[in-house]
Amino acid sequence: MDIKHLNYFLHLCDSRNFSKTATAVHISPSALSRIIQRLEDEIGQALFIRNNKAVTLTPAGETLLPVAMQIVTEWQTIKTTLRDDATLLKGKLTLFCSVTASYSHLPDLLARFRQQYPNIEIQLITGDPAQAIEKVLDGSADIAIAAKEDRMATSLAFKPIDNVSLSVIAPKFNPTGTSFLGEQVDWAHTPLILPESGTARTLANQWLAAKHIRPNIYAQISGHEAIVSMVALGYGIGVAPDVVIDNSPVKEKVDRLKSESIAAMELGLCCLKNRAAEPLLKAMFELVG
Ligand SMILES: CC(=O)[C@](C)(O)C(=O)O
Repeated sequence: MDIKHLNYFLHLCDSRNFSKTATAVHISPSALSRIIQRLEDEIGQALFIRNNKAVTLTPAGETLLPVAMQIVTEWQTIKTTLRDDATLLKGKLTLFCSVTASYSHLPDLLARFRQQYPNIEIQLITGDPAQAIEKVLDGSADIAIAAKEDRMATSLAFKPIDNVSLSVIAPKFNPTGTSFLGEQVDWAHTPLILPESGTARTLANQWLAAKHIRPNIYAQISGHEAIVSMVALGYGIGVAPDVVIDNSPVKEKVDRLKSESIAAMELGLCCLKNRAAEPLLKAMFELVG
């Protein structure tokens, strides 16, 4: 049984005419006839007596009529109430994410969120994603787009939204003339530009350890965007998330070292577990996954 079909039934009780009802609900008379037939099959009794053009209700139809009316009315009421609840949800959510995440992952999330909850105000703070979890823990952000850490604090709730791969990048143009793209990179003498901290740094460290490289670190950068800029300027080889490289205005000036592979990180929404049931946070979490 479909609520829509009950509505057709109610219309037909009123019009007593298959063609009139079919026209009114924008279906063909034969489709309407099949729908009513299916209702009758489900109930196990005829609902209408079809005599020539006249349609009259059977006793079973008469019994169903007030019940159908009640079901349809209650369904309408509950739908409106629930929709109003969602629209009425108001307040402010402080969301922390990287500048890149604000291009790459936030638009889709916020577009859906705004449509469903137009009265919730979002205060956006952008910065180094390595700080995202700390911002949630110290309460300066209600929610963050963060990379999952190996050992997340047990007080945190995390819901994955994407897997973010990382690449090793070298400048296409290198003002010092040294080639970073030779057959064999001389890692001990190659300046490296790495994320200062966070999951991307952990993964970069694991990559270096696996290769037994004792890194010659030129710069440790807070936030991933500037890593691509520094590499593009020729200061060294860097490690950055692919989504950051792809969104960088200087992406044409760097090359990925295809021979190097670094484990991906899991990007997700993060908030304090003991706040996850708060209506605004719950509303945001329910949008993903
Ligand atoms: C971790 C994160 O937020 C991103 C999108 O991957 C990034 O900015 O590096």
